[in-house]
Amino acid sequence: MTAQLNARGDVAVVVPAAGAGLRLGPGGPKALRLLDGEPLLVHTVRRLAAAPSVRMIVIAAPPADVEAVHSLLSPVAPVTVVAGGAERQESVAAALAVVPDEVAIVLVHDAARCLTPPSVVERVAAAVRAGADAVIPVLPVVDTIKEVAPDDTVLGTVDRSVLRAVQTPQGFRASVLRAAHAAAADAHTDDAGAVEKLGIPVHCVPGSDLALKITRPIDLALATHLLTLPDPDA
Ligand SMILES: Nc1ccn([C@@H]2O[C@H](COP(=O)(O)OP(=O)(O)OP(=O)(O)O)[C@@H](O)[C@H]2O)c(=O)n1
Ligand SMILES: C[C@](O)(CO)[C@H](O)COP(=O)(O)O
Repeated sequence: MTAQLNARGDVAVVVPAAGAGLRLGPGGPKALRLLDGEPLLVHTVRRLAAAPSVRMIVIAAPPADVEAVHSLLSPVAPVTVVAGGAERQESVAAALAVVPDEVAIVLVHDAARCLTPPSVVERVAAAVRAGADAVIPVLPVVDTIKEVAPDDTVLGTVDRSVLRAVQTPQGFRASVLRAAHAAAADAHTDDAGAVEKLGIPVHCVPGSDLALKITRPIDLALATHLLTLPDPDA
């Protein structure tokens, strides 16, 4: 049975946490790497559990660490832990499979975006509740973007005013996310990408600088500093 956090919430959050973290360098699975003495996943789940809309949290953990992740998170919040897959997409599918059918809204949230404030979770959930089938938090692109040929010659400058950097949590009507995953023939880097392929509109809401993805060592250093700052959205 799937563990419940808050019976009055209407949202299940699926958390892909099974990645190796190769770009972060050696040190074990990224979700279990330490930030201020606690695993990234603990920071992630603590913030999810503080969002009033969240009824349940399902983690896709590295297969060898399912029991350890359950023990680690039990003092933080009631969670269900399943074995993740070789790709993010497979991890999301494995966690989605244990979300009960009666939950109408599902958010997919990277464990690696461990400082995402509850306010972003609520913003995404509210937009789905208001009628959107798929919702993504985004930020404007701050650098000039060039299209570049394999020989490093610049082909042109992209109009960045129409570009957005995409974060998680991404929110979906549960039936739409299930249909998108069932239909996904190709690999997709985010879940909204699979929904786009079905021709279903995806709606953008403001993201947060705090929702950065811990990818490279510099991100971990930045997150250590950000931990000391108040949530600007709070
Ligand atoms: N097989 C995988 C791969 C990734 N993820 C999760 O998907 C999220 C986003 O992935 P990313 O940040 O790219 O993590 P890694 O795949 O671990 O990073 P890298 O490519 O550097 O190994 C992370 O929370 C990661 O744990 C997952 O659950 N299962
Ligand atoms: C889903 C995602 O966080 C959106 O920005 C991102 O695509 C996941 O990371 P990856 O490096 O693309 O696997």
